[in-house]
Amino acid sequence: MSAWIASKGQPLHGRLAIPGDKSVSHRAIMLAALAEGRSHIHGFLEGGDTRATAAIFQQLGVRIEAPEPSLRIVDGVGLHGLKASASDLDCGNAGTAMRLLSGLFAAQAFASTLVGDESLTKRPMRRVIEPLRMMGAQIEAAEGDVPPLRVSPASTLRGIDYALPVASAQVKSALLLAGLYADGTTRITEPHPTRDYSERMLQAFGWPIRFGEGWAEVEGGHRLIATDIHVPADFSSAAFALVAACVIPGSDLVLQQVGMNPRRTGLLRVLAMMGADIRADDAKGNDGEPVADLYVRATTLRGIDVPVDCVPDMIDEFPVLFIAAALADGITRVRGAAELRVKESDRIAAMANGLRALGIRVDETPDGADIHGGSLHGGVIESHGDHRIAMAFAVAAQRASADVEIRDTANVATSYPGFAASTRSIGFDLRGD
Ligand SMILES: O=C(O)C1=C[C@@H](OP(=O)(O)O)[C@@H](O)[C@H](O)C1
Ligand SMILES: C=C(OP(=O)(O)O)C(=O)O
Repeated sequence: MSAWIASKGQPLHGRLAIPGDKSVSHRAIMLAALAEGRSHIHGFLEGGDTRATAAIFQQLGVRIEAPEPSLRIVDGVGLHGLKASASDLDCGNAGTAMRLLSGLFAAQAFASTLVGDESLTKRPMRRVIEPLRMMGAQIEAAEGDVPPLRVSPASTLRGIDYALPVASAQVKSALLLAGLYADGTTRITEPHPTRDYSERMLQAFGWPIRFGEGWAEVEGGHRLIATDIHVPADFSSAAFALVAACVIPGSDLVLQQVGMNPRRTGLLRVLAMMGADIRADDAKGNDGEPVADLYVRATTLRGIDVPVDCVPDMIDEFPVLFIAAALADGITRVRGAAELRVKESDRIAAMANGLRALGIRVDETPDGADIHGGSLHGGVIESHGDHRIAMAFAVAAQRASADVEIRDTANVATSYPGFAASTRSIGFDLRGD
């Protein structure tokens, strides 16, 4: 089992380029595969999750070439051009792949079985199954509403008007993809707006979608037309070096051209409240997605009550926010974040246990935690195969008084291939791949 040993590194300096956005890369493959014509995807994330999505479409007869790293050329087969596969479709570790594809495959004329790894096989799928069944989909999950998902052809799908019970871009996107094939209108409203990449990308591929803050609406019966996509750098991946540069004294770091979609950058608002020194510059619109260079300098952070309405905008950044909180003065309180318990691991428990192992007091609640700022000693961390837990503790180790062993790190490559080497290049002490 792969592991890292990490400890106090250097102040961070330099300019860091971050790999492509995972959410955008998944969606780019899906829509390019269903479009008519040839699409180029530039800046594609070479991660395990997004490669799993690409491999599934290849298995269903879509030609996808990778002439160079981070480029995919996709020959779309049109909305009705996918071909059945007798083998299972393996989503690996990717909740995004499994949930979005459940919506898409519910609308196909062939049956499919979606499987995942040990972590994905524990994740809740009722949230997509229930509304998709309301649309007429035929989906069966294993006991407990977990994968594998067996999706059978439905005679017809019909549009529904659905209010999401939890803020989830994955559920919204699954329903929109099913809605492309449904009779009538599929309308989704959200309790809090979530990332709108599916909506923006459907528009880029020519689908007449209507959407705004917290709602989206599609009708079936149109076509997707091939286009070229430029994937921005993943804010969630940038978050690790961002927090590291905030908390390692003497750091002065630039993160280059990071995706700045406001539905992703809640961490910037929260770090600003904690006293961080982060400046965005050279902002551009990159094919409709805002990007900017982030200039970060170390400061002393103070504990805050994280506003509950920031939670969906930073849902994947909580592991590293817990590290910022552990190194801040005072107590940081997180609430309204129960979703963290059903990610690749129970991220509240994994972070609380890991921080305790390094000497920090954490009081867990069902939907969050109180993190008491302090100082970190060495110890052993179980990442539970969760990429974001492993990377968060690599950041923590840079402020620990002795070695931190971080176990089970292989899944870091699902979202951030090359994390160890690229963070070493800016000053991390991190031994292992
Ligand atoms: O739609 C997406 O690409 C994602 C949505 C979020 O999940 P939820 O929809 O479960 O909140 C996020 O945690 C995940 O990493 C990616
Ligand atoms: C939750 C995540 O991804 P997914 O749901 O796609 O597994 C994540 O990347 O933090």
